[in-house]
Amino acid sequence: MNKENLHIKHIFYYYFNSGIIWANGDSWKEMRRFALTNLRDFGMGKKACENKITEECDHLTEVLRKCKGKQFIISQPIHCAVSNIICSIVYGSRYEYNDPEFTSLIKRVNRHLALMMSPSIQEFRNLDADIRKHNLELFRRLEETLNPQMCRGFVDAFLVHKKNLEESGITNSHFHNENLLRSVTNIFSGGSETTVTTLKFGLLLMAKNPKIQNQVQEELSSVVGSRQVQMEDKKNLSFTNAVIHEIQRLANIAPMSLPHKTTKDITFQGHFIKKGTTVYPLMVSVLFDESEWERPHSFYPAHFLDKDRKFVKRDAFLPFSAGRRVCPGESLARMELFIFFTNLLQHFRFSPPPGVSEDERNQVQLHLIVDPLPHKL
Ligand code: HEM
Repeated sequence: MNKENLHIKHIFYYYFNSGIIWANGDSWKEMRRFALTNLRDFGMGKKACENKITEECDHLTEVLRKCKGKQFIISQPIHCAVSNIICSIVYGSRYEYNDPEFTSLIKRVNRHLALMMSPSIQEFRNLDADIRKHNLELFRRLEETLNPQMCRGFVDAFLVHKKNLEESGITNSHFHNENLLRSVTNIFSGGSETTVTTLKFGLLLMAKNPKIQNQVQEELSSVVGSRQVQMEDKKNLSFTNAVIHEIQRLANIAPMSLPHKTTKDITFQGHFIKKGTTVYPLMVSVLFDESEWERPHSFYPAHFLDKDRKFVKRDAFLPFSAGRRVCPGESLARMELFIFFTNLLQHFRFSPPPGVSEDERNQVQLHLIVDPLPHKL
């Protein structure tokens, strides 16, 4: 191993073994179970959540309308819209897009994720401390007005559960402030940047493929007309649904998923892997598999259409991973992608600004996820 590889190995070791990012074992199991149940209770994947997303779409289209067709960087308003969905579910309320508390929260979460896997460990630690301080302040405010009969969001539900356990004399449970902090941070970073990045890729792909953009807009106009798109419409929007799936496939935003660790010695496809080895699943092995996809490296929505142009599910479509650690936010992410994407395409046409070369538009940065570099549309 050369010096540079050794350095990278130390960085990986720091982020994934310091406990800063993901938990494992019993603590992880209990936190994941609690998060899944409660995120569902706060509307994840349900009609109540759809209404929140639709409401957020109105705010987002309002901001874009104010640009009056001039070129601009779309990431900031998309970040606000998507982060507000997470804020509603986690803290129980949304923010105005120009609220300084909200804009600095978004900035910190972005930077936190961008620094993951980078050598700037000190900056990452400082940022982690800032996020912790801000969240503790938010938890304090929520605790002051806590009503166990009416939980506003995930944090309330956690605090009530913790209180109930303490009152019944259980003091050594996994429901402590540190796990609340980690759960909230993970839901935030897992649930905002991923969806934002997929939407950014989606609009970029629409700008680069105007014919496909036309087809989406024609389908939306003939099936839905000018009323607001709803999840119910999805089954009648085969082409649009195929386009959204193809955006996710090609964007491959989490190319190394998340690291896992083997819990016992195992032989996989003839390779011996020792217990305790960190394993990174490479998503290209399914999302770009040449034996599964007709044109793995192209934007080709027909991958998800049958001969009658009806939407078809594909087994190799696994952007949310699979198995026991599958992304717990999958249903929320699918809903957000569908509602935000269709609403934006219903109201606006996206095109690259004049003079921007294909190469400039194709540039991406890689940290834990692959993100297009800031670009104007
Ligand atoms: C397009 C959007 C999204 C994509 C592509 C995505 C993808 C993934 C992937 C590949 C993993 C790793 C799974 C594994 O370890 O095998 C993951 C984990 C995770 N995701 Fe998502 N995700 C998305 C949206 C969301 C949303 C909206 C939330 C929040 C509700 C979320 C929360 C999480 C959390 C907390 C984990 C860690 C789970 C654990 O370790 O048990 N994700 N996601």
